[in-house]
Amino acid sequence: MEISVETIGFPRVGEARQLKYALEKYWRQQISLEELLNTANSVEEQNWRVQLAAGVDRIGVGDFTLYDHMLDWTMRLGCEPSRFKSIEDDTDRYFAMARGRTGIPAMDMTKWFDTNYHYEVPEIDQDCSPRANFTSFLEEITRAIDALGSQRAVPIVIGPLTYVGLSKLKNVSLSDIVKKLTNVYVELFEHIMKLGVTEVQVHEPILVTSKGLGMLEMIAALYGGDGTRGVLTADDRLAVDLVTYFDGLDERVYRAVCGSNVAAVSMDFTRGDNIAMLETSGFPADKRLGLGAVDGRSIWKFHPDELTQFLKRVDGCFRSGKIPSKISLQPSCSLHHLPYTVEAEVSLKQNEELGLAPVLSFAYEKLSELTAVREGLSKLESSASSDVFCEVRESWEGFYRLNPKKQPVWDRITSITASDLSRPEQFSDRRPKQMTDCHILPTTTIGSFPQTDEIRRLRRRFISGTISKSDYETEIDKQIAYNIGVQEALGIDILVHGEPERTDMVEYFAQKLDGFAFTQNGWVQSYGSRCVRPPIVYSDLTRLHDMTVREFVVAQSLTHKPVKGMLTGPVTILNWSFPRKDISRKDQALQIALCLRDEVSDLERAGCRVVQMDEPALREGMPLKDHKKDVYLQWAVDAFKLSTAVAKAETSVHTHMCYAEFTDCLDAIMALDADVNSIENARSGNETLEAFKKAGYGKDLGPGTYDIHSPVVPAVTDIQQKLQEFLSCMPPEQLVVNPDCGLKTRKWPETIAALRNMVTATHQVKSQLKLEPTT
Ligand code: MET
Ligand SMILES: [Zn+2]
Repeated sequence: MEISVETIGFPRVGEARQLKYALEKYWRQQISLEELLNTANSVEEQNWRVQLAAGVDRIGVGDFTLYDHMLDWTMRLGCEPSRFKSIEDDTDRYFAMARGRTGIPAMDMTKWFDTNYHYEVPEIDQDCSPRANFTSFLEEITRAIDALGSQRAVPIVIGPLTYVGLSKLKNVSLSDIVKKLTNVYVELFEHIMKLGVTEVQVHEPILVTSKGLGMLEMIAALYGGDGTRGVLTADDRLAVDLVTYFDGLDERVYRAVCGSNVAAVSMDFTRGDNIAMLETSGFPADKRLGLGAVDGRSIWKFHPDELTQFLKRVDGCFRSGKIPSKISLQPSCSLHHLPYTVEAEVSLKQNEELGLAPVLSFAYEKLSELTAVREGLSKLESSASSDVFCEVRESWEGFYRLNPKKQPVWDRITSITASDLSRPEQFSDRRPKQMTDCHILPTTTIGSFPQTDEIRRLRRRFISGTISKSDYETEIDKQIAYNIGVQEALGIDILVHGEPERTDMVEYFAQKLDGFAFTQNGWVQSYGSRCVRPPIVYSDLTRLHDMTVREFVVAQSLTHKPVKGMLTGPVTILNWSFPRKDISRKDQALQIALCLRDEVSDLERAGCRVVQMDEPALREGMPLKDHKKDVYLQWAVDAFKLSTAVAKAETSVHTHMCYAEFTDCLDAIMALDADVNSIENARSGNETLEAFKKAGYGKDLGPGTYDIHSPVVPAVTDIQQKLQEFLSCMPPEQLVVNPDCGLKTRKWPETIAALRNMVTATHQVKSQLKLEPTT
């Protein structure tokens, strides 16, 4: 075997998040464009140096970005939406597309496949006339060649099928736009060849999704097959490596790429079942096989036994002539979904009782894994018997010794019955018993109130030990009192305590549960300059104490109106954490659900009449292939119900979802059996509502009445109009009035003004409906 090592993307915010800070300074006009670009280039060059030093034979380059790689391709391909055309300066236009400008709304952002990264969604209509705009990309590739050499630097190109497949298309067909774009790609490839480059990675992750099946003809047209050479593979001087990731390929798609004219096919062998495909169908002898064997989305080191088993299957394929001798070992996807390095985790490394650091593997460590796997595979080939993975094996043994299974948790999971998942009474029977003091069209908010600098300072002082717990709680309680006072004054009906004690809706709960660990520098880009630091599930999860009761009690003691008990749902906690890889996601969700179930009971005992279990991340955990969706949704719904069904019939259970397309999982949303669903809706028309109605949703709904992402205060008339629209879809008895999402990123003055308008608009609509006199 001729085994090389290759990467297909790297983190890009910098080890110390340099790019984030430089961007934010640039936006505040504190540094010049030149200074920003200097920082960006030095982060990128450091990335190259690290990969070079790790012995990577071919390094994917050109994936670096100032904000988002899809947005970069929108500019490179000349597909910018026309509303930005008036902004002449390239950089200004770029950031305007990402972040909007007065009077010019930003492009939409959505999840990059099933990851927690968000990309800028291209908008393509009939006026779109693609044209090449590759100057800065080619400069970047030239820098990479200077640093790495033209054989080692492999440009990463987002393929046309993926680019268009992820776009919002208006009055145009996917295949027409792909055709239009093809010439631009051909032009790009010519430029790339002129730089002396002999190979490109064309990333086409769309092919692993269910959409891939509809692209067979386009695969042949672009990459060859069915007797054609393929427009993008017609020139032999430039080899194309067709790269897919995030799942396995459907058999027909696999056949299409194998029958194509590309020089290499790279696949993800950590998800789906590509290895079985190799075993049954073989792989063309004239192509290099890209073996994405190192999980680019898992923060864990590989398990030696599992990996050996996999490598044996690869070796078996090789021995039986099913796969070619040219193999490239790679991460399963770009390493951009991982933090930079475990070396930066000083606390975790010092905490030897945890045994966690030795089994963690972030981007830098993945590079070492690639070399280890190469060694493992060559040893198998030469039938050497030595265990090359013994060091990793010992680390895992140490980890399991220090973190044994918590049997009672598993016993409890095994004894879950159907009745644990259903409320004591049906919605029609329980609804009349709930929120009896709330009149029609009740107003509420989603949970958080502005997180001021004082609160952040207070929290930092508490964490660093400068103030005592009781002083900290006193201050938090003052803030809760203020939040309640504001809501009372505004005349809101269902109150919240405002979440001043929470940094983040997942981290807060993770800190209260036993079994989560935290990194100091484990940042992962979420979008643009925003990074998240997901907690790590390292052990079975248990709840040691109640988590939210104290703050609820403080808030409820200050008002006669109902205060919502605010919880983050099990699926969201799981999806926004780094899960264990050796325990199913389902079981981890059920473990969290059991903890939340106990919390719901504790809240009820403390007098809580309304519980809100937020599940904004329910949709994003959905698999990429249609036939796998039901299994996921089934356990996701079960986990939610396990958390909430313990509530008494009198307790109103709310949920909240945002920033996702819900219409393809409406059955699951209805199956949650929540009494009220407060959904984000302000930026769309009535489509979501219509879809709920069409699906037969009969419970209460709180479609967002205004967009909380904008500091602009919505006018009373705007909200009124929204409410009227909602009322044209559903009866007033079913409608709850709320903003789109939590208010923690907003400032107080605009928050108060917006909520005041929301309440006023509600009163006016009520009086128009003759439901109640205006107060
Ligand atoms: C991303 S959903 C946020 C819900 C949470 N309760 C909040 O209000 O902040
Ligand atoms: Zn939300």
